[in-house]
Amino acid sequence: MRRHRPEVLRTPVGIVGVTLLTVLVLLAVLAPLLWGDRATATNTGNMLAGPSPEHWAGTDNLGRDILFRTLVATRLSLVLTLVATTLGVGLGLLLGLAPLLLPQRLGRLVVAFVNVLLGFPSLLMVLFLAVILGVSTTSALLAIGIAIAPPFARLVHALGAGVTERDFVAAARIAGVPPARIMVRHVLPNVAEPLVVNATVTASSVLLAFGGLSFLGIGVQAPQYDWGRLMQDGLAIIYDNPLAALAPGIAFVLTGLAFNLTGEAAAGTFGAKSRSRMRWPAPASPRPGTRDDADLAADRDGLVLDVRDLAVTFPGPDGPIPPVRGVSIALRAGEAVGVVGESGSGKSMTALAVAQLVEEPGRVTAERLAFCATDLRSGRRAAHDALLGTSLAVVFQDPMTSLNPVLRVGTQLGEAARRHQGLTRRQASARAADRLRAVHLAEPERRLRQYPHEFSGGMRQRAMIAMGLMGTPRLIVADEPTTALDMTVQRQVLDVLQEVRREHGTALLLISHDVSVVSSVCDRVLVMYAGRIVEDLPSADLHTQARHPYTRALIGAVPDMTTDLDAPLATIAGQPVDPRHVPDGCAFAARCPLVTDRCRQEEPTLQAGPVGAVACWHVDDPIPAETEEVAVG
Ligand SMILES: Nc1ncnc2c1ncn2[C@@H]1O[C@H](COP(=O)(O)OP(=O)(O)OP(=O)(O)O)[C@@H](O)[C@H]1O
Repeated sequence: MRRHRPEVLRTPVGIVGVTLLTVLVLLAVLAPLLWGDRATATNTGNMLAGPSPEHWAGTDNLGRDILFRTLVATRLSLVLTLVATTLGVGLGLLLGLAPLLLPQRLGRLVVAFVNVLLGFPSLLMVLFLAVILGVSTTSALLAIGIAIAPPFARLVHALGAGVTERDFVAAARIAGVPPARIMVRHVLPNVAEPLVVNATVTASSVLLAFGGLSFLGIGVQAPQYDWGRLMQDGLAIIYDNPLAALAPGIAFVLTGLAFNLTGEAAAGTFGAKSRSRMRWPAPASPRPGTRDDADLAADRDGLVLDVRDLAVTFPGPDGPIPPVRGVSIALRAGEAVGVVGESGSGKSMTALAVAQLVEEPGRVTAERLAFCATDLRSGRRAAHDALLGTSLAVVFQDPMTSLNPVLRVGTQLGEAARRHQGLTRRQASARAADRLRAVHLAEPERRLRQYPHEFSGGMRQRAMIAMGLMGTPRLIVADEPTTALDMTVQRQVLDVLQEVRREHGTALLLISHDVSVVSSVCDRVLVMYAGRIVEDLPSADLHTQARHPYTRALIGAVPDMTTDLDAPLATIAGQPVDPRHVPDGCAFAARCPLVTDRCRQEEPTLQAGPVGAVACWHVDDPIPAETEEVAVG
């Protein structure tokens, strides 16, 4: 912030806005002290006088100096504007953030309430409330504060909802950061720019609204006076002395300008900050206290992750939509399992379900869903959050959306460690530097002070892995961690994941659409199609022993050294299944070269074979050469 402020002050908008506002604030502080007496001094011998060297803007009906009164009224006008704006903005923030923090039904009620309030025109609401609450300065203040809250609440909600869907918020949730803190630390800073602009524009409207109420006689009451009251007085004598109304009018215009221009300048500051400082998530880190229990329990059955018959459904207009249908995964310490499949096959949804990150209205069911031998389907949610926060790390596909752009990388790395391991700021920083070193980032101390935008894509991905390693995770779920990276950096990131596995015995669930990436890193490969695992086999056997026609088509679609470069790249004919319309029988039937009537009627289940398991009625049938062309090319 400090770095950007002078730049803003160098822009004409910033200079004019800040100068005007400074003058106004100085006037608000000094004018009542310097000219308070002269503003209230009556002179019956010089009433309703026009401009003169003694009274530059003339006098009112009691002979008081209009210019001094206008200057002195700055304090009350500004204070009332600021208090009403703060009240409205504060209420708006509460109403806007509540739906994001409360359980869904309650949140919807708040949104409906705000929508009803929005149905009333603001001015009407101000007048209505001012009359209901009685004629006084406090009533006017409350009326305006309440009236401006709903539009601000809607803005906060709309902007906040956009940010809460981003990966860095999901990662902060995994790290066990409480919802209110996520809002303050991760959501609000990312929507600060439009909120600040809106708040300052709102301040000018509040200034006018207050002036309007005072002008109508239902705002500030005598003997107090603000610019609205002065305008009312001035209007009565406007033909004798136009300056009587013009002076407070000019004050209104200049103050409105000061608010708007300063808001623009402040927005520029935030904009420069958020444009240039993209941030990312704070994945999990282990807490030594919970490690022992989890270790003991996990050792009992030897599985870090034990998922059986996992299903995810979303309500749809024509019945439930099932992106994941009966997936089973078992992962031991140090084991790496890859999940491959085309886009939409349910890979990410499976990962989200494992990390307990499927959002409402999604429903997750499973015969067993155990992480470190703890059943995540029963027991206290807080205990699960603590376990996931300490033993599970999630690396998302796009580190740019996964990192919070307005926090330094070091702050984000340290957040989970300070929370879960009770480290001090200095200890967390030292650990973060150590972790960055572990993922082969040079000059880690300098890197920690940088913002995510100052990292390259590969560095960000490695920093994210480092974040997951702030503790000692039992499982890393990496969802397309290298998709956005070039081959060299992709290799470096995969190497780091391998190293972590080797050194810490961490299990890895690697999700990718790239068969070659998965087979080079993982021990086993799970092939997903239409929300189901259709084949499960060791990576080493993938190219020679794959038996499902879909797996074979996926492998055939990967170019290798023998691929004819003049021929079009192989693709799998037809479209993946839309989870809204999963067909009866085998979901791959419509695209399968081996399809028979049985496939269209009966869905095959995963059956163990010589090297793995496969769900197909025709595992032993060769794919005819001419149909292979059709299916794969
Ligand atoms: N909120 C939702 N409501 C209904 N369907 C959803 C919802 N979110 C995701 N889906 C559907 O779930 C299916 C599986 O999505 P998922 O993100 O798991 O696919 P994927 O295999 O990871 O694909 P990609 O490689 O493109 O990320 C998709 O068809 C998607 O449209």
